[in-house]
This record gives sequence, C-alpha cells and structure tokens, in this order.
Amino acid sequence: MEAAPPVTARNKRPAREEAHRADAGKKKRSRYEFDDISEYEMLKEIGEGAFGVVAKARDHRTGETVAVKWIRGGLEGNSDGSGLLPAVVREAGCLAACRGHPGIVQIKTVAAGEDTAGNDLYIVMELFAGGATLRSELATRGRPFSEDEARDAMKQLLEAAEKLHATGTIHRDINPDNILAAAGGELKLCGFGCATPARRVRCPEKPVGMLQYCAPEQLFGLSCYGPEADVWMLGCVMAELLAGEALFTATEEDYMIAERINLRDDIVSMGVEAFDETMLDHVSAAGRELLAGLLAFHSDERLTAAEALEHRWFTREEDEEVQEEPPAAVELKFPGFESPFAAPAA
Ligand SMILES: Nc1ncnc2c1ncn2[C@@H]1O[C@H](COP(=O)(O)OP(=O)(O)OP(=O)(O)O)[C@@H](O)[C@H]1O
Repeated sequence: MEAAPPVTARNKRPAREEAHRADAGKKKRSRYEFDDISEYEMLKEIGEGAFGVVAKARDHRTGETVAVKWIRGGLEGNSDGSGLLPAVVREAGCLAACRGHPGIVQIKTVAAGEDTAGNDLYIVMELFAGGATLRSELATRGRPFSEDEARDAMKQLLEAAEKLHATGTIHRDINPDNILAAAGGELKLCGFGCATPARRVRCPEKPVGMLQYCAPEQLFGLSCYGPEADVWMLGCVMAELLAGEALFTATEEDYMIAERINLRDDIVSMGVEAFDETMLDHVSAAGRELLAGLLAFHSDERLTAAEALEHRWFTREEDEEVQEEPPAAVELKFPGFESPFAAPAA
C-alpha cells in the first residue's frame, strides 16, 4: 500500500480554503463566530422583545422559515462582564444546552450584521406557532382551560422545566408571554433572556422576570435562588390556566411581597379567596394538591419539576379515590393565612 504523502503547508492549503468557503458568511467578532444576518430575509414582525422585535424570516441558503430575535446593541460588552453581549451569549448558551427537547424552542444560530460598525445581534430560532403564546391563546378562548387541557399543558411545561433544570439552567421568567402555543395544544418555552446557568444565582439588584410570576425568594432579594423559582412560576401558570385569570395581579414589587407574605387582609384584598371560591371549584383535589406543591412558599418545600410529574394529578390515581372519599383540604404553605386552595365545602 502506498504511504500517505506527508502533510505540508502546501498540500494542507486546499482543505483550508474549502473550509473557509464553507464558512463564508460567518463573521468572527472577538472570540465569537456569528452567522451573517444578510443571509436572512425578514418577512414580518411576529413579536416584541425587550431589545427589539422578533420577526419571521427566510434563510436564503436553505429556504427555511425561521424566527429571528433582534437584539439592538447586542454586540456591546465590557470587560467587567456588563453590557448586552454577555447576556446574549448566556441566552444562546442556555438555549443550546436544551437543544432537542420538544418543549423548548430550538436555537439555530446567532447572527451579526455584515457592517462591522453595526452593533446588533440576532438569535435565530425555529419558528413556532407563528408567534402565538399562551397569553394570546387564553385571550382568544376567553375561558379557562378544562382540567384535562390544563393537565396536558402542564405536563409539557414541567417536562421542559425538568430538562432545563437537568442541563443546569434556570429560566427565571416563565409566564404566559414566554410560552409559545400552537393551535393543536403543543407548547414550547421561549424568552430565555433571563435564563442563567443554575449555579445558585447571585441575586441582581432588582428581581428579574415578570413580577406577578416571581417566586417569594426572587422578590425578597435573597442572595441566591435556584430552579425552585421556575416551579413557582409554573404554579402561577397552572392556576391561571384553570381559572382563566392571573393568580397574582399587583404591579408594584412591594405590593407583590405584601401579597405573598403579609396577613390575610392583603390576601383578601387581592382576591385570592374569591379566586378560591369561584374559580377553582371545578378542580379536583389532586389538582389543588399539585398547585399547593408548586406554590409552596418556602422553596425547600416546593416540588421539583420531576416530582411534580410523578404527582397523582398526572397519573390519574385520584379518579378512583375521589369516588370513595371527599377531597381533603390542601394546606398551601404560606405562613400566616389559610390555603386558597382548600377543598370546597361538602
Ligand atoms: N421561536 C419563536 N417562534 C415564534 N414566535 C416567537 C419565537 N420566539 C419569540 N417569539 C415571539 O416573540 C415574542 C417575544 O419573544 P421573547 O420573549 O424571546 O422576547 P423578549 O421578551 O425580548 O425576551 P425575553 O423574554 O427573553 O426577555 C414572544 O412572546 C413570541 O410572541
């Protein structure tokens, strides 16, 4: 057999040039390599993000339709870690860590402008549900989800959270705006702008995430918190699906804290008791029990996403039990007041 020719600078060059051609369109900025946004044709705006719009677009090279999240000034980063670039890198990294899970929107690449003076970045994702979210789905229906529909939705969301947490990521901003919803009932978590690797995070000065869905430990400004915060947020989403309206509605941070920890008067004033009496009557004992487990005030008493998926609300064991005995009251573990998810009077 003939020996392979020695590798020299001369015979290596064609391979290098080929690789270079294959990489054409990819821009290198500092240590990151970005796709070229001019390869994408923007078709129409489908959503609004905190730093720019989200648009439906077509990749000229493949003809594929994608979603492009435009982050104005996304390339700006400072050596101390401030600026948008580290945040975009974190968002893209968290999405990439969850690639392949059906309940999490798939990232394809990060793109930058051809013009080196341009400072914007673009996160390119699979296009899902044309931009429809659980918020828009609830508004369109104008009625709550049935318990079976809510069970199907929560199973998908808890499975997505289980995957997220298993890869070492916390979302920190789960709410109906960050859940894409297809007409057939399929859901995907998106909006990873606040996501972070789940070392016990150092708390920023202001809590991240939509206040109405933030866990008590986020609102308190505890120095660290973990994946339990996502579970709380999923509890808020579950209550909202079943009731057709948000569980917590205040907008000011201080008031939000009062809602969660102060005494009954605050709770009554925000209408949780009315919520209990009228909105959750149709929910089974198992459903209320799961809600209490997701919304346990103390994070160390909260169910994990994996534990929640094992709950009898999903395994349907309660169907037989309910016929034998009335549902037991569920203790929601907020200090200082009774559970808003208590069993209805017999
Ligand atoms: N992959 C996608 N497919 C379809 N629509 C999407 C997609 N990603 C985002 N959208 C739409 O754009 C809206 C805003 O997206 P996103 O939540 O990512 O932006 P943001 O609010 O700036 O981000 P973040 O929540 O990360 O701070 C979503 O509510 C949704 O309507």
